Amino acid sequence: MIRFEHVTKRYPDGTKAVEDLSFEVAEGELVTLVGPSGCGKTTTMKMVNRLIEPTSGRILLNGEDIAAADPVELRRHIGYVIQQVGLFPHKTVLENTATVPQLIGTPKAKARARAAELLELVGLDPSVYGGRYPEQLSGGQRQRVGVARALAADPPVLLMDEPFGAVDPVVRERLQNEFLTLQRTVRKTILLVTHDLEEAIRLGDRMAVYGTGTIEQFARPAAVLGAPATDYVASFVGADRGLKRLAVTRVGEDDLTAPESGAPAPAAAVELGATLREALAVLLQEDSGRIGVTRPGSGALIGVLTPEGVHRALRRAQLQEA
Ligand SMILES: Nc1ncnc2c1ncn2[C@@H]1O[C@H](COP(=O)(O)OP(=O)(O)OP(=O)(O)O)[C@@H](O)[C@H]1O
Repeated sequence: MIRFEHVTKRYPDGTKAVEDLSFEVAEGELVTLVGPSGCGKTTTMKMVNRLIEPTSGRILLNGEDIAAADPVELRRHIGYVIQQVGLFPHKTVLENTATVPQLIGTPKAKARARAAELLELVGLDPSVYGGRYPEQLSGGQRQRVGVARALAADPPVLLMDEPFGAVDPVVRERLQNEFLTLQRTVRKTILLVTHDLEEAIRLGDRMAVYGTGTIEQFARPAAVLGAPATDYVASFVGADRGLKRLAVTRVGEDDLTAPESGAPAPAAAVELGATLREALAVLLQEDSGRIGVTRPGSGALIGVLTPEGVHRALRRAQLQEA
């Protein structure tokens, strides 16, 4: 879907922002770009919607070189969400969200109906928030409007630059989770820039870990944590790798023991597919040292998870990465 081929960007003052980048983002995939300040993440992203032109190399969108596309036309297919959101202060939330569809000629009533749907989708009741102005919202609510506005034109591709950067950690985690749920429905192809490793791990189907101007590793988060490609990546992901691995490994049926017949059902449970971190958080509160694991949807008990099961799951994840 998005393909970088040997892309280098040198700014006029001689700064080499990125050098010889080659990678591909599949359709419907969310790739996070993570690395320290100044490593070239934003430059990479802005080359996709031609806010910045590469010095050499090519970027293909659906197999076509974007250098040949009309930039305005190109940007209609690429949503863009930035940290400061950039909502129009004199327009209401509903008007802000309907901006792009109206620009591309969708009749006003239809654009507004679609905007209301999208506000609902990002968790803002349009009857409550639609008529408000941006200054009457919290930072987290403004960011949701930014996401709704970017989705309004239904672009196949979304570029997101620190989209959850301006809010405190608790709201941030909630927004991230809501965003992941939303992404499961809308399945956009997304490049998301962050300097927050946790965010890159939590959100990315795959992640690109930047050194200075180059990608040191491009892989699934579990692989980056389990098998860092270079010493740089190892030190970037840090010594608490085991903990982070909990956040990306999911409880599987093989990790469970059968419920003992006659024993009372465990008092607490998580769904199959929960992360080990979620499971462990529940497990640590259970004096019995065991929790149930249920089938998503039906809620039927499948088995029991104990600390040994968590250990088994971690070992399994480690072996798969090796
Ligand atoms: N217009 C410009 N002219 C010259 N150098 C620039 C320009 N824009 C960015 N740079 C430099 O290019 C490098 C990469 O910048 P970029 O903004 O892509 O980094 P980043 O990884 O997004 O950083 P941050 O996380 O701080 O936003 C930096 O050294 C930066 O100073």
